[in-house]
Amino acid sequence: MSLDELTEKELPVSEEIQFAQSSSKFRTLSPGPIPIPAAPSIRSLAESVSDARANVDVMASHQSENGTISTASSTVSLIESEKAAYEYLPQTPIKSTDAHLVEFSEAMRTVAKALRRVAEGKAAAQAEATEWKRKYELETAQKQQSKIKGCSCCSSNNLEKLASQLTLETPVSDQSVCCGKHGICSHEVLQDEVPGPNPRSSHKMVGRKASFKLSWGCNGDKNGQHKHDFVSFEKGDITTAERSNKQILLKWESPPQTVLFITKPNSNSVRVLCAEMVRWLKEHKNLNVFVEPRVSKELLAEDSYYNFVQTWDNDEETKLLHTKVDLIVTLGGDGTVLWAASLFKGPVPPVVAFALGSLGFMTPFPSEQYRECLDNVLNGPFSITLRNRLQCHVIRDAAKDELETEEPILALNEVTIDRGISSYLTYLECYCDSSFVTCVQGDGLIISTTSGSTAYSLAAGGSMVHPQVPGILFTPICPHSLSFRPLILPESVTLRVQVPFNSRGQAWASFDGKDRKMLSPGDALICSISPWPVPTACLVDSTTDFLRSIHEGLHWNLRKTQSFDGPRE
Ligand SMILES: NC(=O)c1ccc[n+]([C@@H]2O[C@H](COP(=O)([O-])OP(=O)(O)OC[C@H]3O[C@@H](n4cnc5c(N)ncnc54)[C@H](O)[C@@H]3O)[C@@H](O)[C@H]2O)c1
Ligand SMILES: Nc1ncnc2c1ncn2[C@@H]1O[C@H](COP(=O)(O)OP(=O)(O)OP(=O)(O)O)[C@@H](O)[C@H]1O
Repeated sequence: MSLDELTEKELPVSEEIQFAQSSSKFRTLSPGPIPIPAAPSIRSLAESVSDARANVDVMASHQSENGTISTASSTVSLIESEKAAYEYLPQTPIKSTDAHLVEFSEAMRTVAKALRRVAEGKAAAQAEATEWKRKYELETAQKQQSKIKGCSCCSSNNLEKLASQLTLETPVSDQSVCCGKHGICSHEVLQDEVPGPNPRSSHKMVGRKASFKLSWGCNGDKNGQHKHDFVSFEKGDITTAERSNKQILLKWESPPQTVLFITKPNSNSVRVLCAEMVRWLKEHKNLNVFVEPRVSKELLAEDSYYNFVQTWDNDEETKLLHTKVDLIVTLGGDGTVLWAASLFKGPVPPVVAFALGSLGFMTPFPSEQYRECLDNVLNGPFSITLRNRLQCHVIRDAAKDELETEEPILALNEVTIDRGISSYLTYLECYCDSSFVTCVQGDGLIISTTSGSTAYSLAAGGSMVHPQVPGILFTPICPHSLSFRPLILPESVTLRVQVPFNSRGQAWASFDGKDRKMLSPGDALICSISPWPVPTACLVDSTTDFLRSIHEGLHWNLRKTQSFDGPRE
């Protein structure tokens, strides 16, 4: 906006004022844009004030860089600029109006500060409530577990350790409380009672589940050693010499018996391969097979031989799937893995993803070699990547800060808050735990897991992050600002994104590119890391698979090597 326009429109008084305008309660307090009468003195005053601001900035930066000398000189310029600004005041014919403006801006600044404190307090309370809910859920799971007869080879507090692994909290370093073989026994997950309408039937199914053990490879060796992040402060020296190797190995303790197939729809090659693999698993491995209702119909239409294939009818049965299934096989691209994960609102069985898509970041297994690949996985042990998911809740302003749904919405890649079909800038206020992060003005914001870092977040300029790195990516989409760089935050935080009341339009949240939800002014979305990750089987190991996919999938940093002949030093 030019200064000439400024004289007729509104004065951007300060950052705090902008914030105040965006805050929910300001709407009732604010008289709207501040009317400025057209007068040459305003232009001059604005120039002086902007000079003064520039000088304050210079002072601040020099203070940290060069110490007191530049501070003194900058202070002189500040005083001069202020003096200049005040000198204009007596000259202006509308002195009283300007004085009122200054007074008004001061008042607004105070209101803005108060409102920001209120908003931060609210964010803190909500973050705390979410954290308590998460703790409560884990505690409930532990209590349920303690009712069930524990694994004979594990100590009694293994579930606690498992829960801490699932939330990827720093585990305790005392190896003596681990499973005797330095791993985590799967009985805790697999025998976990299912929260559902028919706990009895789920209990019955539990008996059919295969048990497995998780262990940690040590410096690349698959020797099952379990190493923890270890902070030592003996003799006053802090060191982290010992470091955990996050490569997790899964070893079956009893053979897997049930496989669930999730397949990309409308693909002939996928349909043919699915029928072939189901037949092979039945005839050569004698496994039970579950498929989606659509696939069941397709298989039966093809041949009544597939009568043995099981499926489900309704959402309630889908909720119990994890108690019946030992292994998930996906046939498709990354979208099929996202779809498979979305069927599981709690624990997810290990996923073996065959590549039948175009990119395949999360689908490392070659479908042509499915027999060999499945043999390896069914025999074990194999490496897995524990992929974090985001758990999100929508809070409607109209519902007085109540969560919209009891169950969180889960996302394996990301939650995107964008402008949908609106042609206005999205305007979002973001908080991290109880701290204000920033306001997003642009096309939107992506809150991504590290698995999702190679998807939409990458396209919006976010960094690619190894899926085992414990972080949450905060990536703006086309921000209308020169300095809005993407952030990576620790995985322990709770993020809150609020559509302010003075936003010009609604925002839209989507989860892994699906389930769009409209966020009206006053609504908010809160996100944190879910305690239920998606374990995906690796072809080699997490790092090798990740690097292979960025090389082969994205042709990352592909450049012809310069020839040796040419100018040299
Ligand atoms: N501009 C963009 O890049 C853009 C825009 C919208 C959505 N997406 C992504 O698409 C995802 C949904 O995937 P879909 O298959 O259902 O939709 P889709 O069929 O539109 O495919 C989107 C593309 O993203 C790739 N992809 C998905 N997850 C990935 C991951 N973790 N790492 C690398 N690439 C990945 C897929 O392989 C596919 O090529 C969303 O979660 C979002 O990340 C990207
Ligand atoms: N079992 C399923 N049921 C319903 N929709 C599915 C299922 N599997 C995949 N999809 C959807 O189909 C779409 C395409 O799937 P997918 O990404 O696997 O294949 P692709 O687009 O051919 O491969 P790529 O993503 O590698 O380009 C995605 O939007 C995904 O959500």
